[in-house]
Amino acid sequence: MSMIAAFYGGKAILITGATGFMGKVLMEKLFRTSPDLKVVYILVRPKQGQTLQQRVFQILDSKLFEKVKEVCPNVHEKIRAISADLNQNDFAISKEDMKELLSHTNIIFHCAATVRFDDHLRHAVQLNVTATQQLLLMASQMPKLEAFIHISTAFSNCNLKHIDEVVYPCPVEPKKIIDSMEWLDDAIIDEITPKLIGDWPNTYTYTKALGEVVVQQEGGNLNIAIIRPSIMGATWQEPFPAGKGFLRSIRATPMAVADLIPADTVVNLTLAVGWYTAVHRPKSTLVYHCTSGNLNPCNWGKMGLQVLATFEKIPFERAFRRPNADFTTNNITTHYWNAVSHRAPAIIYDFYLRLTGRKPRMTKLMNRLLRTLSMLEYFVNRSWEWSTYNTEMLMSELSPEDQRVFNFDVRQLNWLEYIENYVLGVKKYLLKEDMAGIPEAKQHLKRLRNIHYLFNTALFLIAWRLLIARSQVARNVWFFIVSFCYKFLSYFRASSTLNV
Ligand SMILES: CCCCCCCCCCCCCCCCCCCC(=O)SCCNC(=O)CCNC(=O)[C@H](O)C(C)(C)COP(=O)(O)OP(=O)(O)OC[C@H]1O[C@@H](n2cnc3c(N)ncnc32)[C@H](O)[C@@H]1OP(=O)(O)O
Ligand SMILES: NC(=O)C1=CN([C@@H]2O[C@H](COP(=O)(O)OP(=O)(O)OC[C@H]3O[C@@H](n4cnc5c(N)ncnc54)[C@H](OP(=O)(O)O)[C@@H]3O)[C@@H](O)[C@H]2O)C=CC1
Repeated sequence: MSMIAAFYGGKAILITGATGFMGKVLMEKLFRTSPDLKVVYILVRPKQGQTLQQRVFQILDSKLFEKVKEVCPNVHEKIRAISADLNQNDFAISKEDMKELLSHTNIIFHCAATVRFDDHLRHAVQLNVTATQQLLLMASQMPKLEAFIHISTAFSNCNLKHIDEVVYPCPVEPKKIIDSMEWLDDAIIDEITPKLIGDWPNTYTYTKALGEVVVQQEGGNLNIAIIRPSIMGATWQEPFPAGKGFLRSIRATPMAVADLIPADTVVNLTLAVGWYTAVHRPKSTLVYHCTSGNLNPCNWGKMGLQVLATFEKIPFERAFRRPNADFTTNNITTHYWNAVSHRAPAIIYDFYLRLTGRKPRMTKLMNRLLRTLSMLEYFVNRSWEWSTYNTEMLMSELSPEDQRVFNFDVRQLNWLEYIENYVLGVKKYLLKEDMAGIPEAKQHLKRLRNIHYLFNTALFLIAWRLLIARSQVARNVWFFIVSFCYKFLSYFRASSTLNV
C-alpha cells in the first residue's frame, strides 16, 4: 500500500495554477492515486468567454483524464472550482468561498505563476511575488493546514553557476520591490528593470527568486517546502517547430547540459514532498531540486541528434522542410543559418502563397520563432550544477511501493525513449495526426529531400556559370576539370575494350 496515496485520502487540497501545464498533470496524478481524497479546490479565473465550470469540464474531457474517470467516476464532484484572480486583492474570492477554503484546506500546492520570460516587471511581481505573499497570509489563517508546497524553478538562481538547495537572498528586499510597484508608473519601471534584475536574464527568473525569499521570510510557523524543477517538457514549445522543419538551426552550445525533466517526475516529487512535509514537519523550509543534469546528464548536441533520429522514425505530416539540427555558437554563422535556413525559405513560401492567391503567413511565424529562440539562448548556452541532497534524502525515505508509484529517480530515465514518447504524444494529441499516415509522411520527407538537392544543384550551377563568365581562374579550373573527366573516361573505355 502506498503511504503517500493513503496520506492524501480524505484530504482537502488547494491548487493554484490547476489549469496550467503542471497543474493538470498534478491533479490527474492526485485523483488517480488517491481517488478517496475529499475535495480539490482550484483557484480559477474565467477566461476566453468560458465559465469556471466549462474550464473544468474541458480539463476533465481531455485525454489526460481518461484513466481518472475510470478510477474516480465522481471526479467532477470532487473538484471545487473557486472563482479567483491572483492579480486582485484577496484574489477577488467571495466571502463564502474564502470561509470554506480557510476552514477546510489541509494541503496547498502553489503552482500559479506568470512563466513568460518577457513579462512586464509589474505583472511578474504581482503574480510571482505579491500573490505568493497573499497566499501565505491566507495559509496562516487555515487551522487545518498541514503543508504549503511552493513551486519555483531551478533557474530562480541562474545568475549562479552552482546552486544548492537553499534560498538565496536577493539584492533588493522583495517587500521593497512590492511597495515600489505600487507607486512607480510603467515608464519608470521599464527604465529601472534592467538595473533591478541585474544578472538575472529576465523578469521571470528574477521574480521567481523574489517569490522564494517571500516564502522563507513570511512562512511563519507553516510547514513549507519549495520545489525547483528545471525545464519541464512543454517549456521548449514542444518539438513541433523542429519536427515540421521550421526550426533547423539554433545558437546553442552542443556540450551544454540540457536539463530537461519530465512533468510526471516533477509531479511525483511534488506529491512526495507534500506528504513528507506534512508528516515529518522538517524544522526549516526544505528546497528540493528536480533536475536531471547531475544524475543523468544529456547535452543539447545529443538531444538534437536524438530528436532528429526520432523524426526519421516518427515524422510529422506535411512538414515545411526536412528536420535538421545545426548547432552554432558563432554570431556570423547564426546570422547565416537564420538567413539561409529560416528567413529565405519563409520568404519563398510566402511568395508561393501570394502567387496561389493565399494569405502569406510564414515570414510572420518565422519572426516569432526566431524571437522566441533568442529568448532561450541564455539557457541553451550555459550549464548549471544543482545539488540534490534533499531530493535524494526524500527518495531514501520512501517505501519501495512509493518509490514505484511516485518515482522521481531521474537515473532511470532513458532519454531516447523519453524523446520518442514525447514526439509521439505531440503527434497524436497536439497535432492530432494518425499513425497510419507515417508512410505518407516519410514519402513527403523524401520529396522534400529531392527538392532540396535539386534546388542546391541548380543554385550551384547558376553560381558557377556566373563565375566562369567573370573570372579567368574559374574558367581555367573548369577546363581542367572537364579535360580531366574526359581523359579519365577515355582511359576507362580503352581499358574495358582491352579486357574484352
Ligand atoms: C535545431 C533543432 C534542434 C531541436 C532540439 C533542440 C530544441 C531546443 C529548444 C531549446 C529549449 C530551451 C528551453 C530553455 C528554457 C529554460 C526555462 C527555464 C525554466 C522555467 O521555469 S520555464 C517556465 C516556462 N516558461 C516558458 O516556457 C515561457 C517561454 N515563453 C515565453 O516567454 C513567450 O512565449 C516568448 C518566448 C516571450 C514569446 O512570446 P510571444 O512572441 O509573445 O509569443 P506567445 O507567447 O504569444 O506565443 C506564440 C505561440 O507559441 C505558443 N507557445 C508559447 N509558449 C509555449 C510553450 N511553452 N509551449 C507551447 N506553446 C507555446 C503560444 O501558445 C502561441 O501560440 P498561438 O497558437 O496562440 O499563436
Ligand atoms: N513549465 C516549465 O517548464 C516550468 C515551470 N515551472 C514552474 O511551475 C509552475 C507551473 O508552471 P506551468 O504549469 O508551466 O505554467 P502555465 O503557464 O502552464 O500555468 C500557469 C497557471 O497559473 C494560472 N494563473 C496565471 N495567472 C493567474 C491569475 N491572475 N489568477 C489565477 N490564476 C492564474 C494560469 O491560469 P489560466 O489558465 O487562467 O491562465 C495557469 O493555471 C510555475 O510556478 C512555474 O514557474 C518551473 C520550472 C519549469
